Amino acid sequence: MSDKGLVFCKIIFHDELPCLQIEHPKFQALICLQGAQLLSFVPTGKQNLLWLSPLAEYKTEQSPRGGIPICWPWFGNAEKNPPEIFDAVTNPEQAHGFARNQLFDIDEVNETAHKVQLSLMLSDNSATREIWPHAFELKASFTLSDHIEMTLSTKNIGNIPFSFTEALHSYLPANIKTTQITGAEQQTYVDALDKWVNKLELNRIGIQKEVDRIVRHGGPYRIIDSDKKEHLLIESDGKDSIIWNPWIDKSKRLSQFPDHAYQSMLCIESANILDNVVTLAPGQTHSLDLSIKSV
Ligand SMILES: O=P(O)(O)OC[C@H]1O[C@H](O)[C@H](O)[C@@H](O)[C@@H]1O
Repeated sequence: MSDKGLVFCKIIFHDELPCLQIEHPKFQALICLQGAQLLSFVPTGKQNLLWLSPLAEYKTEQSPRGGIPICWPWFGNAEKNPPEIFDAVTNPEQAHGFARNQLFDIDEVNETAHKVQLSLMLSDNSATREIWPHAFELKASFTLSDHIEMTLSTKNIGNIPFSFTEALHSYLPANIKTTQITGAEQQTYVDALDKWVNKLELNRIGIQKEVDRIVRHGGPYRIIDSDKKEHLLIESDGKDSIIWNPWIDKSKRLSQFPDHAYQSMLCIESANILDNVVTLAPGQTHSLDLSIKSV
């Protein structure tokens, strides 16, 4: 599909990657067609709701650092996933699966004066079947207005069941010195930095060291900055959420990431992972919804 006939959307290139640039009276957005990755979303008169690295690279088969990368059909390292996932993966080298490195097709775009709705599609192909043997349709749908609504739908179009884990890996702007996250109080989490043991969080979360945890709760979460009137609200129907900040040492090891950027971002990732693995029989569809707004 081309951008012919569209008023607000046009296809542009950032280095090697085609992107959909949307300039609408209510917002400006940039979506990378590789990975169906929403990179930037600025409601008119407000700040970007997403964090995008100033060192982001736009190269084939690697995800630009920031926005909302799609982690699918597994989250994190394949070997940390349940056996029904890991056993099906023939090439487990890529963390967070392969969807974020694959070029999606534009399926549909609808523009109105109030919003833009669009969907991007990825189906199994020879490259995906080398990594993971299943036949699927993965659709990323966006409804963009003064906020972000996103749905990731997975359909099994093959003849046998398959299982997957998934995350919408939202990078969010946050001054970590003045910010707290609410929504995880009284929830259990798996601490990826402490032998993956289960723990209970009692309080709001502040970022004072490296944080990498799987909260067994879908939210809603709020990022509350004591210096600001508005805050970010993240809502999802996923059963898990990953809260991540790389802090000082990991920041130096991360690609496309300035050493000090851990001070101005954090991730709240909406997910179904670990024992919340999803299994689809032939013909079945599952979806994961996310919304991000400034309120
Ligand atoms: O560098 P990436 O493969 O994009 O992963 C970035 C991060 O993703 C998630 O948040 C994981 O919990 C982290 O452990 C990981 O470092």
